[in-house]
Amino acid sequence: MAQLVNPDLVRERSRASFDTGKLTAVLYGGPDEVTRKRRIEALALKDPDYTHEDLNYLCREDQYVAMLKKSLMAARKVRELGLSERDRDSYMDFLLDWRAGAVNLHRTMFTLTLQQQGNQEQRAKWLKLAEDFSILGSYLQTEMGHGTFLRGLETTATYDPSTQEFVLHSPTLTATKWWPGGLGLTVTHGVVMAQLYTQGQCMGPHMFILQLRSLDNHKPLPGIIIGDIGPKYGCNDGDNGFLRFHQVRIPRDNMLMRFAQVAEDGTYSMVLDPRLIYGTMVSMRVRLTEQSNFALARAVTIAVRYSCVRHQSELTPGEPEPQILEYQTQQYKLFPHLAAAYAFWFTVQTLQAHYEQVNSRLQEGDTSGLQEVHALSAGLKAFTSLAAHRGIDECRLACGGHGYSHASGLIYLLTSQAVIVTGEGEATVMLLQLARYLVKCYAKSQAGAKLPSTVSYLQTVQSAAVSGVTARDLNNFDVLTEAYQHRAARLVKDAAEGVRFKVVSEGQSESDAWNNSLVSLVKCAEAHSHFFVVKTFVEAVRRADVDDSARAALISLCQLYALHGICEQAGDFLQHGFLTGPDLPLARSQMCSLLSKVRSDAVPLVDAFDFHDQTLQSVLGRYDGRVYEHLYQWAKKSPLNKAQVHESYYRYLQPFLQQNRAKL
Ligand SMILES: CCC/C=C/C(=O)SCCNC(=O)CCNC(=O)[C@H](O)C(C)(C)COP(=O)([O-])OP(=O)([O-])OC[C@H]1O[C@@H](n2cnc3c(N)ncnc32)[C@H](O)[C@@H]1OP(=O)([O-])[O-]
Ligand SMILES: Cc1cc2nc3c(=O)[nH]c(=O)nc-3n(C[C@H](O)[C@H](O)[C@H](O)COP(=O)(O)OP(=O)(O)OC[C@H]3O[C@@H](n4cnc5c(N)ncnc54)[C@H](O)[C@@H]3O)c2cc1C
Repeated sequence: MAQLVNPDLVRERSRASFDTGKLTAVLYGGPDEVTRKRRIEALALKDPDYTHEDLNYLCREDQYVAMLKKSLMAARKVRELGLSERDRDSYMDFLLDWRAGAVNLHRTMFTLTLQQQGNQEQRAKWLKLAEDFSILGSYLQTEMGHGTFLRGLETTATYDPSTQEFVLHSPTLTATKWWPGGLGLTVTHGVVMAQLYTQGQCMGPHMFILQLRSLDNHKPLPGIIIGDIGPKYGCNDGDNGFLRFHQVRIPRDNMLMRFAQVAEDGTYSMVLDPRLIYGTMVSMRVRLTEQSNFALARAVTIAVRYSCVRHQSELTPGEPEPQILEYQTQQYKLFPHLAAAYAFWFTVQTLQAHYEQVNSRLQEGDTSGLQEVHALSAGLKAFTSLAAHRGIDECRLACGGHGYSHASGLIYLLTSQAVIVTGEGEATVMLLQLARYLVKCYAKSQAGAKLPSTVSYLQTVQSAAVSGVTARDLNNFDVLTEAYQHRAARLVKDAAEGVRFKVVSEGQSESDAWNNSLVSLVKCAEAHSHFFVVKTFVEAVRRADVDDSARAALISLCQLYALHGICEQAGDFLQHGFLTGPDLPLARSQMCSLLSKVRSDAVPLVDAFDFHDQTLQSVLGRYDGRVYEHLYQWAKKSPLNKAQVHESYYRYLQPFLQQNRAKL
């Protein structure tokens, strides 16, 4: 129904230089995958049984109830529809998004932990219950006093061989479990991270499963105190909770025993690698990298479409007001994030494939890829979540006043994205995990060892000569990749040697030297992640099964992503001599030429992400671009507009005004 679409967007789409559908197929892994995605999306979003309330107009309690109702209906429907596991996941994602809501932790971390950490019998017992939603669970790890430092957790699980039970206890206020999603009001069960004590010895954090609430009346079981932690920056439809244990006894086989076991007599044993106990977090970091990517792509879709519908000011005196996307500054604000959304899209695919590989080797008992995938996923979760958070806020600002309204959908995206920066490993801490790995790999390469594929470039660091390229070459993919590789290698080398220097030449302890190098360590981890993204994007564009016009659009985006990073981090590229001062203005002007290239395809490029309006939840980003009439309708829905004169007038305003007038 082209006549119903805003004419600006019709024009934008009609002059697309490539077939949008074909690019969508590249992004989703082929036309069949697009069909699958749209089929599940339609099942979820076009079902009239769901009411899809606008949560913005509900108080927190009603938001929780609305999401709970929807989540439970979705849980029932996925069973009735008989969807495959993968389709079930997509169905729930489309309906519930994934960040908050009462059952999201259940279907992600709780179920994942049972799958990964439970032995065969435990999986047979608990997984079926969880997958059928016969029980609802949360992931209880963070405490009031510790989230990052897991070895500092205070909750104890002490084995009592006389009854063959573990006793769970919160010995201090700061041991109170704090934050777990769904815990406040919803879940019946939880997987709990607690310090395991057996035969008088602390064996460190381990995972236990237990029932938290009665299955008859939902009251907390004896010895358990639970509540909601109160309103938050975002995710207020979710019931993040707190929990305290008072000497709660659970059977021995409630310890998840796939990797570590406590025998009846209390003897502790461990198979494979103790770090596998942190496995759920690695899976989730991979998943959250994807969510950051979706969030950024959604924000850019909203801002680009709106920037084509919105007209403001004058470009040429006397001429009609231009679309705000005509302003170079608007392009400069938005297109690097559009390019980043594409870059991250391919990065996620590569990361997922890498993770799958390591995981399937793990099933065979081979843990050799564990460190690499932990470092990579921790670094990319941090790098992409920070970039997406910044990008979403810039999209919001780029929408002017209307960006500040909840109608934009951008505030929801921003506050939800902030969770990913902090949750599942705070961003700085995760970058430092990657840095720890890079520094170790650098030392190994200096000793002549062969390095895993994602870090093998560190072997060339000593010989990485200055290429002497000029900015003219900076549209060349090989040069761009080399530039980022060179920067990452040098920054890893600087950071690693900086730590060493502080120890050897300045006599600092290892831990002081580490702490006094944190800024350069974080920088080297960011540079490594940035290199990984650029390299992956370049490889994906080269490999993409598309015609010349779509490839040309992808090439421009890829060049823009890499050049924008070079201009933003120019100091690094200059410091190590990859660029010289006079190259910079040329690099900037090349980047600006790319902005105008991307301009002509901006709307088709965001359309190719194929987000449903219901997913965008944005008046500004609607596919039909009919922003103003829907903005007006949206405002009219405000409960404050229910009556022409609000009842507060009679209670407060009228007497106040009458009193003041009487004084005149
Ligand atoms: C978003 C909405 C929902 C949110 C939910 C949540 O937030 S849920 C809550 C989410 N909460 C969080 O995300 C909490 C974040 N905190 C943590 O994950 C950990 O406490 C830590 C990694 C920061 C430090 O841990 P630590 O003090 O034990 O470690 P260390 O630094 O001394 O290094 C020791 C060795 O272990 C290695 N290694 C570490 N992790 C892994 C792994 N997963 N796999 C494999 N390996 C791993 C590391 O590389 C090192 O190897 P090396 O060099 O010796 O060969
Ligand atoms: C919305 C939301 C949902 C959550 N859901 C869950 C859940 O379901 N289950 C659960 O168990 N947890 C959950 N969490 C908790 C979350 O995992 C933690 O908040 C997160 O891991 C960060 O830990 P922290 O709060 O201890 O931060 P802190 O570690 O206290 O961070 C504070 C500051 O200290 C710095 N810092 C800390 N350690 C270091 C270091 N070693 N080096 C340098 N700097 C450091 C950080 O960089 C940061 O700037 C949730 C959190 C949020 C916000």
